[in-house]
Amino acid sequence: MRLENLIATVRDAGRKAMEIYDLNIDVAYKADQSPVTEADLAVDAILTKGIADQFPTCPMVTEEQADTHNLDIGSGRFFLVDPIDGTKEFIKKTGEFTINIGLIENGLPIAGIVYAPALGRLFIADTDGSCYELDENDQRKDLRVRDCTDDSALIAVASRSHNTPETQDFLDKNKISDCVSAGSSLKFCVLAAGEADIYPRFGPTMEWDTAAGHAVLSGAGGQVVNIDGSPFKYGKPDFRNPNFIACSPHAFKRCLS
Ligand SMILES: Nc1ncnc2c1ncn2[C@@H]1O[C@H](COP(=O)(O)O)[C@@H](OP(=O)(O)O)[C@H]1O
Ligand SMILES: [Mg+2]
Repeated sequence: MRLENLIATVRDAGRKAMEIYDLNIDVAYKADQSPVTEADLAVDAILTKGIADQFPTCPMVTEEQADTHNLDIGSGRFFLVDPIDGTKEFIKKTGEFTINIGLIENGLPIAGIVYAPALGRLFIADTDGSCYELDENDQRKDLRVRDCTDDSALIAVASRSHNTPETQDFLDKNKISDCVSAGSSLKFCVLAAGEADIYPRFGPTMEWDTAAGHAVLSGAGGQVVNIDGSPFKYGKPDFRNPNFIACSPHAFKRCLS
């Protein structure tokens, strides 16, 4: 079961998202007041068809289909899909939105694809242990987290649209003064590509927001942990995540141990 079989589907989905992105975007609001666009639904339809065609027996939970949120997961494999993560970035046209497919087994992400079509960046961690970025010409670059020295300053990345005072407290407590903002699951991929060291998240997220990016970061040698340093798991009630820290091993040593 290799996720590289889904790259063509993800690129199709990206083309569809960009068609809508380039027009005037119609925004509706869900019951929880979060925004949803035509792109969330159109991309969801392409991804769920592509996954069902390639992997017909593997269950799927997707943000945009509420009936999949009742799935009883157990410890088996299942897909977690977020068709457009960073809907606010999509609406504001910052380009920092992503298409996400994560594959979970025994509560942990074992593979994932994150595609940022407006930036032309596709990140994949596959079930064979490979972890790389593909550019629009299919040039492949292996991903590896940054390996800093003990005295080098850590670089943090944090949510552009959903930041909280707790995030700033964490940065202050750990004397991290360099913090860049980014939208969506791109933050995990920025760490995986060695462009920053730590992503503290003190604020709500859902499992489909994090699964694919978590897989990419793990594949590149990084980790995602609960605030107490314990493993960050999937298949939780309502698919709601607690606060977490995503980081390189070096940043983990500096901030969490
Ligand atoms: N109040 C809230 N409750 C649940 N999830 C929230 C939330 N505020 C933000 N999020 C999650 O944070 C994601 C965006 O992440 P970021 O802030 O890093 O860009 C959103 O994904 P969607 O855009 O797919 O809805 C959403 O799921
Ligand atoms: Mg999301």
